[in-house]
Amino acid sequence: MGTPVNAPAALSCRGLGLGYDGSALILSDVDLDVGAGEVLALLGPSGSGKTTLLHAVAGFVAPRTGELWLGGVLASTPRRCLPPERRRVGVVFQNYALWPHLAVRDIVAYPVRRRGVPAAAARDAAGELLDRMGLSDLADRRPAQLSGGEQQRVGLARALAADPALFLFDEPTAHLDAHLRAIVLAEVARRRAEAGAAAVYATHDAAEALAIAGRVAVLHGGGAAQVGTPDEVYRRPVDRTVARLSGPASVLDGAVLDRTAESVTIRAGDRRVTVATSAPPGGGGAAVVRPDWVRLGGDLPATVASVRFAGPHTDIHLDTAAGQVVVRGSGSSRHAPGDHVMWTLCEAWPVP
Ligand SMILES: Nc1ncnc2c1ncn2[C@@H]1O[C@H](COP(=O)(O)OP(=O)(O)OP(=O)(O)O)[C@@H](O)[C@H]1O
Repeated sequence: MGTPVNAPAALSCRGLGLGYDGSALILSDVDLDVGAGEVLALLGPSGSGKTTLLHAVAGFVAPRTGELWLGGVLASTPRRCLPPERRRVGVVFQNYALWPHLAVRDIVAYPVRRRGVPAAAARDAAGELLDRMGLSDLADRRPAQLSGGEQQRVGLARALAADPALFLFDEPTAHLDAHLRAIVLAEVARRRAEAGAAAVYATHDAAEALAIAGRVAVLHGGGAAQVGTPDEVYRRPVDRTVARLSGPASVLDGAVLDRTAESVTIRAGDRRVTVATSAPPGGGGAAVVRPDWVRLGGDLPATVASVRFAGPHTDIHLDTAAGQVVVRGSGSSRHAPGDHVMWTLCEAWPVP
């Protein structure tokens, strides 16, 4: 579905401060925009405030400071909040939050009824939606009779039935096994795209955030530490915490000797290694190295510290004169701890 040119942002947060009664602010001064039809991932560790921010957007939590706009409408200020039912948002919760006493068809029909559709027509619409999602066999069951994956797909159906302009996904795959995570993630992405609505997708899983979103906001330290495309956040993290949250990263402390506009020079024992970078010039600090920025072979010596086979890839941890780095190779590895190997640094990113 196309997005009208100049459509107002699905969500704008301006100077948003959030906290619970009597406690210090959990998030302060958050400025975020999600364009119409855009998907933003909220990536942060447990307790960083992802759920709190989503609840503020849904209208369950009032801000302590700032403003929250939805589709060009001022929805929340510390003095005035549009009630949740007057916001065109569809929420998919981490713990499913399906009403236990209702059958699946009625759970999905509920948001349709709330849009003013008569009961019988709402049940028909819910039946059609469940049919489209391949869930019609579950229509007469109650949540307790469903698996976790089925419950979450019903949660997604309920959010879709609200015909939202903005989806809020709160770690929807958190309680699912690896196989179901992939299925539910694919379904979330597909249904969101079909609906053409914007989405905020909260997760602590870097791979999920980078894969699903057009932009990623990394929450830590009480605010949005970095907002950028998945590639920007992965390749140019603003600090070591963002680097670690956004994927596997080795941090080489005190390793940066010098950086120009085009290159960064890393100390590796008595050797100096210069690699291309687009970081601002300056000296000192640490360097972030991703597993795919290092390869085996070359002219720098290292000792294999450990080898971790993970199926499609193997991580080889190397003790080097610059610090420990990880090389990711495909398949299994012939290396063992204690092996002496050579390595090459292909890319590095300086952080404070
Ligand atoms: N109702 C509440 N009253 C008081 N404090 C709360 C409440 N809900 C959450 N908090 C606190 O707010 C902080 C942020 O919690 P929040 O649930 O937003 O984090 P999160 O990033 O979603 O974490 P997780 O990934 O574990 O779900 C935590 O320190 C938490 O203890």
